[in-house]
Amino acid sequence: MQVSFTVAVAGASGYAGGEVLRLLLNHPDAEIGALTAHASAGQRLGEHHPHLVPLADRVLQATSADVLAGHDVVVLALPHGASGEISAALDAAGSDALVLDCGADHRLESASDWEQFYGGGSHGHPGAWPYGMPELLRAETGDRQRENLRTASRIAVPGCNVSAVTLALQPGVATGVVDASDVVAVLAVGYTGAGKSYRPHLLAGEAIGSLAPYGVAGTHRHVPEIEQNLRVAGAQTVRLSFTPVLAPVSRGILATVTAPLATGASAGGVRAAWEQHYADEPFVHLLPEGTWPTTAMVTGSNAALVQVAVDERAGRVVALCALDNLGKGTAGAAVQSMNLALGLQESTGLSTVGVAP
Ligand SMILES: NC(=O)C1=CN([C@@H]2O[C@H](COP(=O)(O)OP(=O)(O)OC[C@H]3O[C@@H](n4cnc5c(N)ncnc54)[C@H](OP(=O)(O)O)[C@@H]3O)[C@@H](O)[C@H]2O)C=CC1
Ligand SMILES: CC(=O)N[C@@H](CCC(=O)OP(=O)(O)O)C(=O)O
Repeated sequence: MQVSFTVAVAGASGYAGGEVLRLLLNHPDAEIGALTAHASAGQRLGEHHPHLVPLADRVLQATSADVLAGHDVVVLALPHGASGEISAALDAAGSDALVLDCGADHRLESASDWEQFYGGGSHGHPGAWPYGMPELLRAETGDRQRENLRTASRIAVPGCNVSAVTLALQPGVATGVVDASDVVAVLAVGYTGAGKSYRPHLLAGEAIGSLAPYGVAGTHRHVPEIEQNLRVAGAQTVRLSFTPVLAPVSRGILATVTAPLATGASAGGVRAAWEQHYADEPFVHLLPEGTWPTTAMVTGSNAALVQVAVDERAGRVVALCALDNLGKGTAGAAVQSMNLALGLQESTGLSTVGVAP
């Protein structure tokens, strides 16, 4: 077990990078090293994240393998494409750092899904890394993904919407009490999920007081990643209808996921499946019956709050998950996975305590 380690954060001026730093400031073993950005290089971190008071005077450097190498851990919080490029440069430089990619570049097994949903462009499919969702059941081996992460040196942090949908439904898929060939997921999602550059001049005028769907009709980039996870958790056939809706909140995702109750399954069996699946998980918590998750409950925490019920009239299981897109949806998942890979207690520096109301 390491006593202390250095962490470089690339994309430190962005939302995800800022949240990684907020968590690392509360991590007893982490020493914060280089902080990098792109157009903001040369500026003080405090110009972007004044809430990170102890780091306000740190100067952002340009993102390069030279600057990032030499740390024990490198967290990439960059737009997709950029992280694939820089991680390849780190490999070429022979870096033995633990690298966590918060972007999408190393999540998908399928090159054709990558081409279809991320456009390929100048960067081909960079290949999948061990997936940073410790709670994911691996049906093939019967254990959870955390066992893979203990020996990982490269980790692909999941997409935030993906985490919410996967954590909501996986107990049903893993136990066969839901039919994964007809999954419908509708999500309310906060604006920080889109990153800080999302049309800031129009944002307030368009966001406040409005709900806005996007990525509808099977076009959202998270569709293949969710399908991949549900297959890993044991689904034979997955068909997913996925609709995210921007909601006028800063942080938070509330996923409502429904699927047919499998033949022979009962409401009691459904509840038991969810209870057993998450009984030993430190961050995924099944709420008491009748309590529904809200985004306020998880703001600033690494918790994913889950609830499940059976709609007998519709014959469907209804599973909900609330998480903070910047917490368990990105930065928290990165720190949780980092802890596992470094041999630390999984929950070090992380909390299940939200700031509601
Ligand atoms: N926000 C969220 O809730 C989640 C985000 N993610 C993923 O995390 C990553 C970061 O997202 P987020 O923080 O929201 O995005 P932001 O737009 O807020 O931040 C992007 C960061 O990357 C830097 N950057 C931009 N272009 C380049 C480039 N070409 N090369 C190097 N650095 C660059 C920016 O620097 P500068 O300030 O100089 O422009 C900034 O530091 C993305 O891949 C995103 O998909 C994953 C799950 C959830
Ligand atoms: C509001 C909003 O736009 N949210 C983003 C989620 C961000 C995320 O999970 O990022 P990755 O691109 O790394 O998967 C979206 O739905 O695409």
